Amino acid sequence: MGTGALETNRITNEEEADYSLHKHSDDLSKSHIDESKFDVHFKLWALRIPCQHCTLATRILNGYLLDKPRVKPVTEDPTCAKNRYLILSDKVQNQDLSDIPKQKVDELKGLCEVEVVPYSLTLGYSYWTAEHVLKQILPTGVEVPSSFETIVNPVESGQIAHLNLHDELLPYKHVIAKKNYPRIKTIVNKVGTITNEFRVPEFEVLAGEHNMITEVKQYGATFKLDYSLVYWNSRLEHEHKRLVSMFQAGETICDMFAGIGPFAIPAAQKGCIVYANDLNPDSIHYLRINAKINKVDDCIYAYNMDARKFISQLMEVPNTEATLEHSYEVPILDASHSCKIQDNAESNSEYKLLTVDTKDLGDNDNSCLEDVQGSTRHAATSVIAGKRSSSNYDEGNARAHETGILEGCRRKGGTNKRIRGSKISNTRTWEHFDHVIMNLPASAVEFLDAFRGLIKRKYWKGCLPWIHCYCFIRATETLESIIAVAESALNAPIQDTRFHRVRDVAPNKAMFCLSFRLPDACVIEDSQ
Ligand SMILES: C[S@@+](CC[C@H](N)C(=O)[O-])C[C@H]1O[C@@H](n2cnc3c(N)ncnc32)[C@H](O)[C@@H]1O
Repeated sequence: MGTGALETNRITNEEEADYSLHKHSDDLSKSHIDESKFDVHFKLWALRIPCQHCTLATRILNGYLLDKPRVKPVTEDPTCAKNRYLILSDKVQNQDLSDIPKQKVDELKGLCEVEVVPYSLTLGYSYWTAEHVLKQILPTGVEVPSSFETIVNPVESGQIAHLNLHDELLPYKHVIAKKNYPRIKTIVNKVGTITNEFRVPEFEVLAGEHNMITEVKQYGATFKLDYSLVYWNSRLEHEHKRLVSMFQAGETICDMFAGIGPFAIPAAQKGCIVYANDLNPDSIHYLRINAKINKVDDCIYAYNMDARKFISQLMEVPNTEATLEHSYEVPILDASHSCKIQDNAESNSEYKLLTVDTKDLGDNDNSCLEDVQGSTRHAATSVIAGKRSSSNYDEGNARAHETGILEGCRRKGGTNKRIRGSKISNTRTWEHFDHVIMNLPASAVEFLDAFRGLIKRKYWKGCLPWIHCYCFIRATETLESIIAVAESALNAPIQDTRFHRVRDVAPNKAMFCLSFRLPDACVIEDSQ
């Protein structure tokens, strides 16, 4: 794009400019590029006319004024505030305006006195789009990405943008960061692959502050997090919503790999009681904060332990059970005993009765149940759930579910009963819970062994829980092979499986949610 040479040309089209200067790869690994090399100079003509005639003159000159995105063709006359410059397009090469139809020129001259003056315009680095800049600097053959994946709300300033840059774009990471997201607080790129058990990527800060604490909004809930300490993936928003839409107010949910709560918080907002666990103490720290921010800390129990231990601890029957056995229907505790969100690593307090916040029971939008994409055993099992009106809420709790995937089922003893308003709910996880969420796609299927003999027939009431187990499926694997792994972990055949394709994570790898009801064979009989 030589700059000096342009002085001799009256009109220069930026498309024709010579950018070869920028194709030298030594320049490219540098953090900063010479922005002046992107200057494109235009020698144009402008019409100096009195301000009051601007609107009409602009109309007359329609098609002959400067037409460049983000550049206004009307500008101030630096010599007189009463005048304006109408910048003519680069089609108009002659000062005598012979490139404009005579009739238009006459109309203009009839309107006011018109003076034709030279006008220099420079479009610099900041003017050009990232795509335009990259087109000039990327080596031949490297495709210019049309957009960059951003994870954390990239729209508002003060947020974090996470670029997932391919290797070949890494030398240009600083240009890409600054050019694409000038208003974003922090721009990061993932370094290497995730190997740690907390699934937290290692990030390199490309631009902005080294502060990774941010807030994200999903479906009306606010999530605070430290992006460098906990797992977060905004691309799962739809999946969080889809799964939670299957839950009914009053149900008990166990989230074995809860992270900072993107399933747990909306489930609690819907009126569910949630037992949420994560091995990462920072995740639990933010889960607690988020439960408070979203005013659902009455409905969420937070645990910080290994998922197997968590689920087995939920099934431990406290010694006092014998005395509790006949008191199921009685609202025992008063509000002062309601349990706030807490770390239940060691205590038995999770077995206390809860007061359920029934302020917002949600409207049970189950439309996402239609979304079941694959069922290997029962091809035609996809279901469309009906809406439950608030009037049958209590009945719905006793009946558990009336939807297809969560088909009708009545609990035996009336335990886990939750009552509207100021009344009491008792949650005895060893007697019943409705859904288990297992979002650790890399290995959750292996954790299914935790359900072998977990449930004791003697105590359990009603239907067995739905398990929602996330997994990755590679091109070399099939849905059947995943089921085989799940059955082997459970040591029991699964009767009905529903696969939902969540997203493609790589060309040959997709994330799925495998949902099934825990097989009866996993239940331990009284005699055992
Ligand atoms: C893929 S993230 C999912 C988090 C959250 N459910 C979500 O959708 O964003 C998996 C979570 O499992 C946690 N985790 C990994 N191994 C675990 C284990 N053995 N027991 C409990 N949690 C574990 C990680 O710390 C991480 O927060």
